[in-house]
Amino acid sequence: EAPGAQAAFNQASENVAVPNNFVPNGSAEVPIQGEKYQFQTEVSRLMSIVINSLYKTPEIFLRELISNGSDALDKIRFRSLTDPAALGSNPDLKVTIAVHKDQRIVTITDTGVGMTKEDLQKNLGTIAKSGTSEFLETMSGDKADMDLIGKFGVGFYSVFLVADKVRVTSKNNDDDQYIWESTAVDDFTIAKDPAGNTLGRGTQIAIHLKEDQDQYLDDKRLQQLVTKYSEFINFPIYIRRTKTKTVEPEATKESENKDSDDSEEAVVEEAKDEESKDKSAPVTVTYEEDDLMNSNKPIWIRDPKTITQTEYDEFYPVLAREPGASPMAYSHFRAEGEVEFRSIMYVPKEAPKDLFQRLDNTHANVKLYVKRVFITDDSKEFLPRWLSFLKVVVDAEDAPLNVSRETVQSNKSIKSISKHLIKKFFDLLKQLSQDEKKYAAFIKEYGTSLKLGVLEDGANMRKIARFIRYHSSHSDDYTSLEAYVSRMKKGQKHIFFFTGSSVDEIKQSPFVESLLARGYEVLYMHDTVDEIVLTHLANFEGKPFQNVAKSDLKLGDEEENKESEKELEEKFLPLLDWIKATLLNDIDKVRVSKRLTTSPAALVASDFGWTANMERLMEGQAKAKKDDAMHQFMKTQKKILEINPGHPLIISMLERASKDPKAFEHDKQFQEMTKVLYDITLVRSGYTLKEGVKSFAGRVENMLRVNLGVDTNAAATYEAPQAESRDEEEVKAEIEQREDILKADDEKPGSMSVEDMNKMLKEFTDNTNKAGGAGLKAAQVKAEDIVAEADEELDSDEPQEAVHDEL
Ligand SMILES: Nc1ncnc2c1ncn2[C@@H]1O[C@H](COP(=O)(O)OP(=O)(O)OP(=O)(O)O)[C@@H](O)[C@H]1O
Repeated sequence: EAPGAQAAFNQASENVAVPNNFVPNGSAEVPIQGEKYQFQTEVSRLMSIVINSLYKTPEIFLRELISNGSDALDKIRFRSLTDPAALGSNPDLKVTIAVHKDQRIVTITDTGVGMTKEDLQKNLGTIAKSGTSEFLETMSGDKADMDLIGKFGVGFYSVFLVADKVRVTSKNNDDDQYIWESTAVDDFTIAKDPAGNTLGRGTQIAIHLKEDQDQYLDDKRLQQLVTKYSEFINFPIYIRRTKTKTVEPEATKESENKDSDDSEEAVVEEAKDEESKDKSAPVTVTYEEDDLMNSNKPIWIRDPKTITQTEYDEFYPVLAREPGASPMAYSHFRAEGEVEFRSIMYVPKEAPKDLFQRLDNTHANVKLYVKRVFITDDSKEFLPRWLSFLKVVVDAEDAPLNVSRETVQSNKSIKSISKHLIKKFFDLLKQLSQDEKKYAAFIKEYGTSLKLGVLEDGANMRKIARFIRYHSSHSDDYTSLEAYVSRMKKGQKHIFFFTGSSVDEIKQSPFVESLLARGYEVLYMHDTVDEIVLTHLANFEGKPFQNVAKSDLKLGDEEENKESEKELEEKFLPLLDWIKATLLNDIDKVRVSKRLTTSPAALVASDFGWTANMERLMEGQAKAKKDDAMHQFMKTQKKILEINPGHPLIISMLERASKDPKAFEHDKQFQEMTKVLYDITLVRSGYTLKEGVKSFAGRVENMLRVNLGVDTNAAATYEAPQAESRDEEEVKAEIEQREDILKADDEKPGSMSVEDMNKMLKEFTDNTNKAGGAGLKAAQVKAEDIVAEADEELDSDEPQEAVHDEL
């Protein structure tokens, strides 16, 4: 066990004063002279988005700054595991919030890791977080997306919701104490603190409140907010208060002499009247004391029996760092065995929209503590990718404390923790699946994650398969594979399924109809991965999966019907030959179907060929994959056309083919009809038209012509009135005019001058006076305001478009 870690944690609960770097009430901050830096463009953009979208809930700045303080404390505590000297003379880990009413300043001070000069410049001037630029991109256009900002940690910059100036003083072990200061307009200044090292270690943020943000000077309001945002912080959070007490003169003398303890700085109230000068009378003294705002006992080490549902619900957004989010389910447990640990595992109510796109970046979803000391939250070794949607906190009792972020990977204990977590997840699933209605909500969000599990987690794939749910012809509710198996018919050997892009589309497929007509149940699969998942699983409890769109469909009654099938093949031979000859280039073979009831025909994939769904899936792949020889081979595999022997259209075609078996060589109209039949079958079976819509439409049109007795070669007559060309002179004049305008624009200064604006205002005023209406007078006053503002803006180099628009 690394020395100092547990000690540091214990000490954190003791009330020792933080060094108060802030200048006492009544005097102003010392101005600093330092280097100026520009904010990165993304930071400026983020700040303006934050301010525009969150102005209704400015108090979140407290949540963000407290959580930053807590992160900084986590970092120094982690460092102290391997370097006990890191805590130095300041082992007390905490956050202290103080109000300086006179200056309208709130300070938030932590004894965390602190920032070097370089850190200040990088962390509070740029955004390093991956995906931020993309996020900002999506935010800037659409107003509706403003809600998203709440879910995205807005971080430090949210302080400008309430502040017009912020000064961050920070001391890191590797550097001197530095000050960062900004008024949020374009730039910030960094300077070495002229006062020297007053913090010892850590960061103090001095927030100069905006005029309308007095609420944070109010003790009660501040306490209410700090309590709310520090509830699940594992370090003590204090509010520093000025209190008064009446003491006997002896006690006053004592506290005056007690200068080693600066947490209770006593000041004798100046005596105002003669009576109080009496040396024996009691005196009122003011002193400062830090009041603890949180219990700082992590929720996960508490006994579950003492924790309410609301507490679990409130801890979730803190753990997930998703303000406002709520969980769908959770499991709070203590695991014993190879590694002893406590854990709370949450299933979020909603899956992130881009769960699968950012699978590799975000599945570090376990926050690891060892004996309450935060170790890491960026290890991907705890849970497999398919469980990346979970949010978990793990606090291990006996994992070696020297686990560094880098060695987590190779740590044996981690493997054991991982096994346990997966087991607990299955327990949670079992519990969730007891209530099919609630479970339907889980499947809607995470069904695809479970399927990913089948593909990627060989050891657990059979177990996962039990928890997957599918739509089926049995009812509108989801079904499990177990339930399907229990409903299988006599002699049914396969689990029938069909894939398509939606349940509605599947229901209308010609493939499904015969099975339904015979009373078999079909699973409707509309998730893109379904077909691959089932190919992977191959069977459930020994029952093979059968795609009903494949040519090898076996219904289980083949033996009984063998005779009649043979007869049908013979009867339909003339039509089969006909079709084969006409569609030589399109199909592999044609046969009489045993799966169709109401559709005239269907196209089925050969045993190894792609079904329509698979074809769609493969077409969506990257170009390189699509050029691959295997892909090309599969894609060009011809299909099998099945015709419905009971369909009147097919029967009529058979009659015509029987009358003239050689007709396919000369009966053009009949050839066209066969091609149309093929095209509509292609579409109905879910494939796309190979030759595009044009030739299909041409064929249908031809059939209409024949039906109506219209000559197939007759062309449409239409005389289009021709648009006239413009006069050459007119075009020339237009070009010259354009050149003049461009030239004038080049010569003009970037924006309208104040003189121009005044001229414009004068014209406007004259017109107003002429018209004389009250409304116009009001407009005049407004116009004057605009010009006054414009004057200021011109001075400040701001873009002028808005002013022009308003004018
Ligand atoms: N009190 C602090 N002590 C030490 N470093 C800090 C402190 N506050 C902020 N920082 C540094 O500044 C960085 C930027 O902070 P910011 O709050 O903007 O983003 P974040 O904390 O990384 O992410 P988010 O708040 O969105 O979860 C932090 O990552 C941290 O390195």
